Amino acid sequence: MSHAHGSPSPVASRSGTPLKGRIRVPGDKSISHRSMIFGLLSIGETRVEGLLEGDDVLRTAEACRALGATITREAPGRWRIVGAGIGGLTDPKDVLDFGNAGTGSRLMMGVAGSHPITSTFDGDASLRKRPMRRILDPLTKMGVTVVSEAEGGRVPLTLRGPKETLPITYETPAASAQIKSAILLAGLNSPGKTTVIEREATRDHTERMLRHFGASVEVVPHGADGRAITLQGQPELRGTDIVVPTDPSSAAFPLVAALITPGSDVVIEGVMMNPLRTGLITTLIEMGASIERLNERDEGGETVADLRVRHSRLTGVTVPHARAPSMIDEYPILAVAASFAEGTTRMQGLHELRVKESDRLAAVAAGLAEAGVEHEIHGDDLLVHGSGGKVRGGGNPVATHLDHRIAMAFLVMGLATDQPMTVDDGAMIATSFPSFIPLMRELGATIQD
Ligand SMILES: O=C(O)C1=C[C@@H](OP(=O)(O)O)[C@@H](O)[C@H](O)C1
Ligand SMILES: C=C(OP(=O)(O)O)C(=O)O
Repeated sequence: MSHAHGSPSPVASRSGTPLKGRIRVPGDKSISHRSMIFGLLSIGETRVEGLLEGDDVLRTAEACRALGATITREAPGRWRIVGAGIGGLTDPKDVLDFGNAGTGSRLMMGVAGSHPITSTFDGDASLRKRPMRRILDPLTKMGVTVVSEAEGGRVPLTLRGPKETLPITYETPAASAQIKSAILLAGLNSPGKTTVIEREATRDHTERMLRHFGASVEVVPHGADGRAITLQGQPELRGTDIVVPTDPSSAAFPLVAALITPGSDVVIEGVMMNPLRTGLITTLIEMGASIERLNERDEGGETVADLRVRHSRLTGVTVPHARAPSMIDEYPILAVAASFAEGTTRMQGLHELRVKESDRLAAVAAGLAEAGVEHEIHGDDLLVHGSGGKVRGGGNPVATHLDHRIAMAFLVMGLATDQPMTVDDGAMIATSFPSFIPLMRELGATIQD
């Protein structure tokens, strides 16, 4: 099992000088995982620039190697993948260990499960708690055999792919890009058309990259907020070049840090502005945040912008459930911003937060309690009663439950609280944002590990 890291490594942050300067956060995690996967499924060479070299993505790279890709790191962020091609995957010799990564494991279940090979998936204590039924159900309909699984449809689990994978039409039971992507990736090795219907549109990186690699994908609106995505199976994907734009979910941390730390003025360069990822920015602007989108341009097929962020007086707002897919990973850091706002921020319909790396609703509430922030959980809603700028902080170390976003969110909080904040373990930050601490220090933050 991965991440059997010996003793936890606590990290602390405290308030100090205003945050100033320009930084660029690493490449997007979703696109980095998919770069490896599409590289594996292509014929020929794929060259990636700006890959996120976080632990989650490196695990996906290892899995792609085990299934037949040749992968080399040529320079920091620059990787070369020679694919095995759709239909060309080989039996992995060992267990595929995805560490902490929901995305890597679930997408690769679609990839490996749709091939006539046997593959075993495992991960760390966090991944072992996360629901995989949502992937196994549609894959079973496509003819995949679940040879074994841990209780409740969890990893470790073993899949055996059919001789011929069946195309299906499937409506996802939750707004989840991981479910959508697993089915579409399985549909690549299936004759005919695979259709995924989602009632609420989720991040569309898989659809965009399918097209970029030469597949034929049709996307039509479905209902008020949804989409139906149809993929023509068994295309020949051709290796190509990818420039990975920077990750808005990582940018969220320095962004909120600048908003809550008095006197701050920061530029975060080249942040991906895909509208299915910018719900946090929409929300913060509604709250009164000073966020300027400068120098908008295209990078790697996505619109990116430099974000100039200044310390702001924030006001509580209601965040509708419909916005959740476009900011699903940003609720922990939004709760931190809301703690410093004037009045109540109500975040509606957060049930999916309960099945992330940790139960993020519970973990956020526990962290807020340590910091002395008034809050309530009503059903699936989180209410944060902001103090209008002053937050006590202190308390016991926040329990991170192997969750990188809980760790980073409460370290950001500590940059503006009266008393320092400590998180019980910073190790998981390396899964998505390995340079978090040095980049925050570059802006002037006091973070001690
Ligand atoms: O497809 C992806 O790359 C992701 C989808 C989201 O998960 P769900 O599909 O479970 O909502 C998100 O939380 C995760 O960080 C990345
Ligand atoms: C939910 C996340 O990732 P994953 O599902 O890939 O573990 C995340 O990065 O916040």
